[in-house]
Amino acid sequence: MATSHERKIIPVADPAALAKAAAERVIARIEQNPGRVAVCLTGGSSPKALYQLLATREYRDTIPWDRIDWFIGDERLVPRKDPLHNMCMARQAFLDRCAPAANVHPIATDTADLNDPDVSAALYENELMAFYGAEQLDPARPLFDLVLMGVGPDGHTASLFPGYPAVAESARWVVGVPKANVEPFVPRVTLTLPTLASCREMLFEIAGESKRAILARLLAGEDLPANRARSQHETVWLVDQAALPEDFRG
Ligand SMILES: O=C(O)[C@H](O)[C@@H](O)[C@H](O)[C@H](O)COP(=O)(O)O
Repeated sequence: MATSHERKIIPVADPAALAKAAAERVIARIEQNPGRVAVCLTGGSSPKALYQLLATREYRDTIPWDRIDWFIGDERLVPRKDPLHNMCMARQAFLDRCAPAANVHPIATDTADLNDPDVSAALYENELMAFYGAEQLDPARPLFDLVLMGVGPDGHTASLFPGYPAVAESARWVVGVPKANVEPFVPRVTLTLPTLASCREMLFEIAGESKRAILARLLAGEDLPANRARSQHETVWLVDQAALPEDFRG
C-alpha cells in the first residue's frame, strides 16, 4: 500500500555502514520481486561504495543478475567512457563485472547530437516506455522497484536543480537540461519527478560533513528538488552521523 509522501530517515554511523545498509535494502527489494526487477541508479560520488560492495563475493553470488535491469536517473552529456559519465562510473564499479550487457540501460551520449540533451532525453524516454510497456505511468504498477538518489549542495537531486523548469515537468518522463547548476557544468539529461516517483522505494544516500548544511535546510522543509522527490510508495534517507545536523544526531 502506498505510504505516499512520508519519508523515513535512517541514521547510520559512517559511509561504510551506509553502503552496507543500502546494499541490504537493494537485496531486500530484489527478493520482494520474483519477476523482472528494475533498478534506477544514481551518479555522483555517494553511491560508489555501494556499487563496489554489490560486486564483492558476499553480494555478487546472491544477486540474480539475469532478472535485474539497471537504469540511470540522470546523465552528464560527456562521452560514455568519460570518468564523469554516471553510467560509466557504475559500470566500472560493478555492472561490467556482474550484469549481462543487455540488462544495462545507459542514456545515449555518444550520438552526433552530443550537445543536444533533448535528443538523448527523447531516446531514453522511448526506451523507458518500451520497457514499461505503456506511455502512461500507473501508480499501481511502479516503473522501478528501486530508485537510488543523492543530494547536491544546492538541494538538487538527479539533475533537477532548484528553480529549473525540469523540476516542474509533469508530462515528460525524461528531459534535457542545457546547463547544470553545479560542476561539471555540462548539459544533463534527467528523469523527471513523476518518473522517479514511480517506484516501490526511493533510497537516498547522504554522507559526510559537506552535506550537513544542505541537509539542515532540507530537514527544515525548504522547497528544494531533493525534498520534492518522493516515491509514490516508500522513501528512505540513509544519513551518516557526519551529515546529520546536531539536533538530529543520536
Ligand atoms: O549526476 C549527478 O551529479 C547526480 O546524479 C547528482 O544528483 C548527485 O547524486 C548529487 O549531486 C550528489 O553527488 P555526490 O554524491 O557526488 O555528492
